[in-house]
Amino acid sequence: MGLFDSLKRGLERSREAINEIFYFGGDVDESFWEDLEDTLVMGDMGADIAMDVTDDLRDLAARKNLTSARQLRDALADRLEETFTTPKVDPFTTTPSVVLFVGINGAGKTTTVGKIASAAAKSGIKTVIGSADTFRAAAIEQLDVWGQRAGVPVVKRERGSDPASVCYDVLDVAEREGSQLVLIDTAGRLHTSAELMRELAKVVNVTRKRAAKCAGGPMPVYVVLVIDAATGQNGLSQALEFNESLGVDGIVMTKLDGTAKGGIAMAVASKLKLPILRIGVGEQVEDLQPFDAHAFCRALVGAE
Ligand SMILES: Nc1nc2c(ncn2[C@@H]2O[C@H](COP(=O)(O)OP(=O)(O)OP(=O)(O)O)[C@@H](O)[C@H]2O)c(=O)[nH]1
Repeated sequence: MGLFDSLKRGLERSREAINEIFYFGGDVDESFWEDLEDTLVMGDMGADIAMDVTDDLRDLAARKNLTSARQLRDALADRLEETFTTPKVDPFTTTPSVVLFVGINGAGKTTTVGKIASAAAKSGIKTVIGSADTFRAAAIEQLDVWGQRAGVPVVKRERGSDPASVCYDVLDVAEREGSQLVLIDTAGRLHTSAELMRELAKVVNVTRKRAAKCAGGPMPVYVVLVIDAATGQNGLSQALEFNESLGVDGIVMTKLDGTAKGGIAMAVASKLKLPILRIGVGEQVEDLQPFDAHAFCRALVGAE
């Protein structure tokens, strides 16, 4: 299955409601525009973005006399595409690079680290994983499995250790082995817990200080927030809090396959002006895709 087909399959649930208005909505009249706005809100795009998008599309339809479902779908996809920010760098392929994965519990951080390590190793980037989730024993085991599968070393310490010390260790290994990509998994935490966010800020600071002193030259450090799309509008609160505490560089949006709330990607990208770097549309390695705003919006609204 091609990338676009698996993206379309992954966004099936988010697309269902949009399909309904285009297929069963009949004429493009006042109720069509109301249904469109409601559907966008229900898809967790956020009321203000849904309203802006609907108003812009309504103007465009009037100006250009767009009346067919096909024309309107294409125009909707184009308008949605405008909400996304293009990343300045892709920290997973532009090396050297140190990436810290942060997010709430169960967002998909460990799985994402594993999938990115596999892809990097496959494309010949010398990679090392740091397991700084010293809180959840299963996370260390999970990373070990991913590391073995990908042939990527995993640096870890026993459960309960200081996560910042793992970041130090993994950068020591990267320096010694000449690794170009360092992927660090951190423990899940609630964005509403000030204490846990402070602890994470310390981990990020320690990593930045150590990475600046790498013998082969400073390694840039990126903070990537992993958000489970199914959390809907709560994903926006997560992004705001993590960004305020740590300064987030980019987003990985997981589990888009299991939800009708695909619109959250737009809410986060547009409110925080943060780029989406990868999206998860399933549990397999190949289901973590590079984010392509054009393809995403077309798949989301069912345009060709
Ligand atoms: N369907 C689907 N499942 C996913 C995706 N990404 C991750 N998962 C699943 O989500 C579950 C949780 O993922 P983890 O990677 O363990 O989450 P985590 O953020 O590391 O969890 P904590 O360490 O507890 O914070 C696992 O069962 C993954 O297989 C995705 O894109 N689609």
